[in-house]
Amino acid sequence: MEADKKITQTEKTQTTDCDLSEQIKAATKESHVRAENTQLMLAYQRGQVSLQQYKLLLCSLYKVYEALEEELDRNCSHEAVAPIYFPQELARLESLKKDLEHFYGQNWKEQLVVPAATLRYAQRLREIGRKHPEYLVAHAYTRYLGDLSGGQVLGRITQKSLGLKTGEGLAFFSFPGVSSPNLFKQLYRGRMNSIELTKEQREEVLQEATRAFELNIEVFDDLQNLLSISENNELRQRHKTPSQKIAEAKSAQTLVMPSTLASSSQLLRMLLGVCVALAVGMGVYAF
Ligand code: HEM
Repeated sequence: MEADKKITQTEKTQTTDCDLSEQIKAATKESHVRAENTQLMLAYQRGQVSLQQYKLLLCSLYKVYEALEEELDRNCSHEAVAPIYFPQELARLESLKKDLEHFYGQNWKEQLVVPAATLRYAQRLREIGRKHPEYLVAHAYTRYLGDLSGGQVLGRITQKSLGLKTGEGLAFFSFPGVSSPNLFKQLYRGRMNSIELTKEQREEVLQEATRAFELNIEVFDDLQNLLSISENNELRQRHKTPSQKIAEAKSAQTLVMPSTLASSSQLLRMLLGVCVALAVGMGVYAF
């Protein structure tokens, strides 16, 4: 049964300012703007996402969802996790595996490129899964509600900019178990609001949500740096003149020359020694 169908029958979906879903949205409003304005997300909004950008993003998303979904699974009966546990509707790991296989082939796992910020994000998820499962709601909200909101637009942009056929390498953006993202988001907010938290815990969850956005921003920035480095190297290589290439090849030879030079000078010295010895010998002989 699809979760968004259940909503019309049984669940409270009206929210108030004191609800967690409203507080979390307000608390992360500024971070959302900052996330939208990262170079990577701006490239998306301009419709200029490259294949390299998308492939690298998929690698990082894989690591993040692997940690997030393992921790949600492990804590699925925890009282602060159970209400927002929707593996059938939301889980992204299998979709990401499909997309990675599409772009990298069967041995995609060996080709994953993941910047340090992604590892830090995954590490944080595992840490809170162990120590504070109630914070997982902040991370699940940040990723899944984002995927069901702006993420849907990002999917269409990816398809258009990369000229992909429907569904080809785009499984990440597709939620077959959610027929109406808006209805589902309402259900999800209602479930978030049903979680019982002390005042202190609620404050910490709000802080964790800001941290979740921050971790995402750091991943986007790291990915962009990685891309700039590889693009710069590529550009430098592409824009070299033939004479620069010859000079580079020569300097590469020079690098191995010192040892050759050393051995030839030794040879010279030996030859000189033999000549001197011969000359002296001949001199002695002449006398
Ligand atoms: C190009 C970048 C992005 C665009 C254009 C975008 C756009 C949007 C839009 C239009 C909404 C719906 C707002 C509403 O219903 O009131 C939304 C919601 C949301 N976005 Fe984004 N977004 C972007 C990036 C991100 C990122 C990077 C994250 C987090 C990693 C994120 C997380 C969220 C969340 C959690 C919500 C749900 C807010 C709520 O209803 O409580 N978004 N986004």
